[in-house]
Amino acid sequence: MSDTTIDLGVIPGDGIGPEVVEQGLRVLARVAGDAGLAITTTEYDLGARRYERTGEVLSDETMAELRRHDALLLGAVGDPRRVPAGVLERGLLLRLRFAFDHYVNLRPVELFPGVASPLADPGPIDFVVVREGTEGLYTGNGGALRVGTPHEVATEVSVNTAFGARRLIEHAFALAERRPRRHVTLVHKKNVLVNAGGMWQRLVDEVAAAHPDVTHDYLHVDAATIFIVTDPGRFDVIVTDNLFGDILTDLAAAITGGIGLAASGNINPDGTAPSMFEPIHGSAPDIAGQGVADPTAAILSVALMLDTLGHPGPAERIRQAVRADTAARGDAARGTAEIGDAILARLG
Ligand SMILES: NC(=O)c1ccc[n+]([C@@H]2O[C@H](COP(=O)([O-])OP(=O)(O)OC[C@H]3O[C@@H](n4cnc5c(N)ncnc54)[C@H](O)[C@@H]3O)[C@@H](O)[C@H]2O)c1
Ligand SMILES: CC(C)[C@H](C(=O)O)[C@@H](O)C(=O)O
Ligand SMILES: [Mg+2]
Repeated sequence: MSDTTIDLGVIPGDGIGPEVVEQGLRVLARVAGDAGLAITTTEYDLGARRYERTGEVLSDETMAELRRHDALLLGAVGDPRRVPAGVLERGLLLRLRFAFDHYVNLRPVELFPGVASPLADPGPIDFVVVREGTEGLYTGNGGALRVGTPHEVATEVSVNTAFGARRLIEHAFALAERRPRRHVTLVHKKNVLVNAGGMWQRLVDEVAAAHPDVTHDYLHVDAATIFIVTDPGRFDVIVTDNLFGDILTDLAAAITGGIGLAASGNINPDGTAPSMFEPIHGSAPDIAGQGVADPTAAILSVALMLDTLGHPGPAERIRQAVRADTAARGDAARGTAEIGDAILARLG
């Protein structure tokens, strides 16, 4: 990557993935062109179609090719009707997150103007979930015994390392330092998960000591779900583990107008491998192929990518266009391309 070129690997994936990625790329082409950035894209045919055709999920050769890009853009993977659960989610998405050390799973939560929240009086909502991306219950550490018998035993062990949690917590505090409210909330379940929760809390206390200008508090994850609904304005930066962050961010998306608006970055802050940007939603088999998926989350994921690659100007331009679009949305149902057109038009 030079200051003016971005070599992007694109994995449209399954279901609505290709539909929303197409709109994200249109918006990227426009803002990049205006900013004098040259974008090259290489598309990777990965996901259910390829798996059905070849039995292959993600080869080592493809991994090596993906690693060479400046960044990756992913639509969604998984097709419950065609591929057994977990094959693509673990074999493709999580393999990339783990191999490319995407330890910061960054998920901004903002209630955009004009967007209807299911909350009666949501107030301003503007927080960021800093979700751990490479450890916890996602590592595949576990197993099954006596499968299919009445005595079956299934274990999934949550792996938490001080190294992994500390680097994430440091990232969360550094992020909070750059935000007006400078507040971090650790969400865990330390009243029950005493080993992992105790370690996360100690590390938060240690990191907080080096950031005296950032305040911090703690919520058990069950209570956090209450406050996300009853008092979302209290949150600034939430730092949490992999599974809690997954669940909280679907809830956070729901209170800010739906999952079609929620973007994410799987970030490798050390630059040892490309970061990967994707809407937090999945392949939405229930609406795939109908041209009705909201591409805004994919478009906002492109903005996160530009931010991360050091291009905050075009990134903010995208967000402003999205805000202008949501402010004018109204109730009329719009299709995927129509929303893409409208956001492009707002870019001027
Ligand atoms: N990052 C990913 O690739 C990712 C994320 C989540 C789920 N998945 C996978 O996707 C498949 C479907 O999962 P799911 O149904 O639990 O979750 P989902 O996010 O695909 O869908 C949940 C609900 O949200 C709706 N929805 C999702 N995106 C939307 C959009 N852009 N616009 C409008 N509505 C939207 C869907 O229609 C559905 O009703 C599964 O195989 C799952 O493992 C992949
Ligand atoms: C598909 C799945 C592995 C993934 C996750 O749990 O992280 C998804 O739900 C997400 O939120 O990106
Ligand atoms: Mg999820």
